[in-house]
Amino acid sequence: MKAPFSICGTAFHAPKRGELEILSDALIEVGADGGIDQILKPDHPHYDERKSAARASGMLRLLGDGEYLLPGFVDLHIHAPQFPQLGKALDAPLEDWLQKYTFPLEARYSDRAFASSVYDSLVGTLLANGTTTAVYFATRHLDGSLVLAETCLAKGQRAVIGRVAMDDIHQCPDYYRDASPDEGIELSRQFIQRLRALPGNGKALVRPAVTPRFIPSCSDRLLSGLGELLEAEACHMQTHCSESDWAHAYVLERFGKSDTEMLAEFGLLTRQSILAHANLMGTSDFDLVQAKGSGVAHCPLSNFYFANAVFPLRRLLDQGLHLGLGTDISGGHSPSILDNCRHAMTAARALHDGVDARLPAARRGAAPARIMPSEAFWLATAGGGEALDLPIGLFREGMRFDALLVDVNAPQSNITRADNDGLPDIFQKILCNAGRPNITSVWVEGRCVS
Ligand SMILES: O=c1[nH]c(=O)c2nc[nH]c2[nH]1
Ligand SMILES: [Zn+2]
Repeated sequence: MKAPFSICGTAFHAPKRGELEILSDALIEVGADGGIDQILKPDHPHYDERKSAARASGMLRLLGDGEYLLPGFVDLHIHAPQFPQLGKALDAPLEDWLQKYTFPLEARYSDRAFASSVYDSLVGTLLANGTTTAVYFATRHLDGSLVLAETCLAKGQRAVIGRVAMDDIHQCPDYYRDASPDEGIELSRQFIQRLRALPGNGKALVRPAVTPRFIPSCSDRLLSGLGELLEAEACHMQTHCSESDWAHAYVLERFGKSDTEMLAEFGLLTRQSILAHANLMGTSDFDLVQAKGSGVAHCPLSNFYFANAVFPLRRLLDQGLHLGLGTDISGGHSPSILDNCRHAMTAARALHDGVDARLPAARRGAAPARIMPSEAFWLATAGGGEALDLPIGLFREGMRFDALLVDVNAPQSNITRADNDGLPDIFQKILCNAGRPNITSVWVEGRCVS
């Protein structure tokens, strides 16, 4: 069904962090431009009349028993070129993993045909898992990175995409680095301008991001030039920040300051910046991120492999930082944001429930640390949208209609039904056990894309 249309049924969303709102039998009217025009509850005086009119014109999608509408998921941090590596090569720490597996793989994206076949498969997989917006690192290749943007446009996925800038001769191999700071800045500029001008991108479904890979892979001149580019182009920015012991210590040793402080000095922290990981940030770093209005992409699954630390999610939710979730493919081995909701809850639980006076200090956690399913869901939806400063992630008039339909009765489903399940129970079961077979329709900008 093409917009305009109406969809009527029960929707779950989390307009505020930690607050699940259940819209029972809501009538959601999606306008021709793909936005939410109006949401009518059953007690609205025109509810019956508008529902009947939509039905009469063949523009009503009535949800059946066991079908629930959710806002589309936002993946705040993912490496598109690493998709062929999903689920393997996780035997090494970050610094070795980059050199041994990841840079050789990313170097292959000078080949347009290879890029196109991987990106086609990746974007299809993400949409089928309910990811309606993805914030992608591509590679350092200009053409290959534009192929990713073209693929998102063709398949209808909302995206923020960065051509990866990396020129440091010590951290980047000869076969995979920008030849100079000037080249890194110029290719980044061309990428931003060409992406914005792509045919079919008039509504900016796909947006560019200035993307220094991380401070260790960039020279000072590249970082300051990218800061100037960011100011000139007023676009998003993404990078890795304080991810692991090695990455964090490397920056401290090079500058005598933390990653966060240096990113701010280079002009790279803005309201549209997304910092991946942030595991080893200190209190003053988090305060600085908050003061700049930047967001953090929490990547719980990847953190189990590379971080050497547990992200203090509870504390930052309470502090009010802009926060969302990232799969961090392929440091994270799942393409699913729902999976990452579960890993976020598990990591937070481990931190919380480790508190036991009989345990040695090194094995004790730091309660209160756990998070609730509604908080994980907020991160996956409204939190991600807020971090990106985009009108997505919840059902409200004026927001874009990016959504997914979950059928708890779908064949191959792992969701159990009990006769005493209320709607809050069903929501928790979806969050814990829904998978790709349950996600039966996905919309972006009101268009059915999966
Ligand atoms: O998880 C990560 N994946 C990467 O590709 C990367 N590059 C720098 N730092 C990184 N961390
Ligand atoms: Zn990453």
